[in-house]
Amino acid sequence: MDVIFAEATPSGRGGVSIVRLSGSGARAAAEYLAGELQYPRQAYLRELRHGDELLDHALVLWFEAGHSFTGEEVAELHLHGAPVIVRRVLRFFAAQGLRPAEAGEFTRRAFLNGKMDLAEVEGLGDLLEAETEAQRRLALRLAGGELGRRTERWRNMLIRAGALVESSVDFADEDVPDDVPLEVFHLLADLRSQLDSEISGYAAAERVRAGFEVAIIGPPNAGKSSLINRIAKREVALVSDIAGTTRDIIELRIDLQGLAVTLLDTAGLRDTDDQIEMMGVDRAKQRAMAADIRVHLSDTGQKDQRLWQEGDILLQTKSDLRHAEKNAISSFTGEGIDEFLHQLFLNLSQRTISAGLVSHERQLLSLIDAHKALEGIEGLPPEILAEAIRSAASSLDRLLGRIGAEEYLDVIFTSFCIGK
Ligand SMILES: Nc1nc2c(ncn2[C@@H]2O[C@H](COP(=O)(O)OP(=O)(O)OP(=O)(O)O)[C@@H](O)[C@H]2O)c(=O)[nH]1
Ligand SMILES: [K+]
Ligand SMILES: [Mg+2]
Repeated sequence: MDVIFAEATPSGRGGVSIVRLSGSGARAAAEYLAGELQYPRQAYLRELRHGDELLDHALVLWFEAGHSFTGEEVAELHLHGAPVIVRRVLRFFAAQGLRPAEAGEFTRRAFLNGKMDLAEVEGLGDLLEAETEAQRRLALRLAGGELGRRTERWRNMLIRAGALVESSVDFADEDVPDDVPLEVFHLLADLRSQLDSEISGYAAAERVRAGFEVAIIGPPNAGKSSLINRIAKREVALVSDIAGTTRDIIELRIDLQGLAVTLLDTAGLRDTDDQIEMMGVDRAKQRAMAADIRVHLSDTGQKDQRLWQEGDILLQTKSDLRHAEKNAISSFTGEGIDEFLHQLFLNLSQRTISAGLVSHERQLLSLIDAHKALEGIEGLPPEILAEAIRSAASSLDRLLGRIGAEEYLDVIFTSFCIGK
């Protein structure tokens, strides 16, 4: 493939900026500026010269095809972290007829060259976007190939089952029905239950990856927006003593002891003739129902019965004004807020216990397909059973992107940045 190049570090001033090239000829392109670079994976401190012009002093290295991130010949120039230098070097490579890389193109090449499976690519994307510890840990497991290794074990079980089925077919005697060895059904039942537990761990893992949603709800003037502002330590929402101040849903993304959480400030719930406020109330109810947890806020500590769900949190507000026993907060003094956030953390982390590794819908759908193919197989004739096993195997191939990946590639890679 042609040689692509891009700045691999974020653009801007820094200690070091790295320009990366990939494709057959990457080494020669780097050598044109840096002089001969005899050994791969060895750093050379060189002057980068184009004719008489000195471009920079840089650390330069290259990797052979097959031993690089992309699987192709790769060269890296570690430049001084100055945008003018990077621009000059990029301009030089463009003038040599090399092509600027598209978003995610290095990773795309790594995938196409078999250096990564599609679940690893998704994990890498998650890693780049991770904001919290829990997200980082999950993304690292995916990016490190854990799902791929697990899937490989499942595939091997299918291969073994398939071979046993094949060997049970007696082609010589077409009239006698063939017996499928019992081991096949044990194997497949075992596999089904492993797929089951991975599938049931999806919901929690998906929440860890994408973040939980927590809706703050309650009557007007309960102090919902004041609470959000207190947690944010800035004015994200308008606060006033006028009932019905908040209309739109205001989102605040926080890192709750490692969990990604979006807090939703919502319109105060009441019947009203004001059309705009009513739209806000409807929206508040909808988002509240869909949220992972609702925090019911009021002056009196009462919950909203219609929206209450198991695991919700009840809070009495304005504890600075009146005495309250427990679960009380004051957005003025800060009383009770840390306790509330800790309770919220405990409620949410309880839900992450069942989290598996599969955390993208695409991955889940492949697993469900594989599982479906293996349902109700007891007593099937060997030919049909063999077909079910093949179908399950191809669902697992799909999970890793060995087949059917085309429709996903553009979506996945365009979310990556240029240089990745
Ligand atoms: N004393 C006291 N007053 C508070 C506290 N929290 C909010 N308030 C006051 O209560 C009034 C309403 O606060 P908001 O935060 O706007 O209440 P809200 O629930 O967002 O109201 P809507 O958006 O209209 O539904 C304001 O005058 C706040 O200053 C508190 O902890 N203590
Ligand atoms: K208000
Ligand atoms: Mg409000």
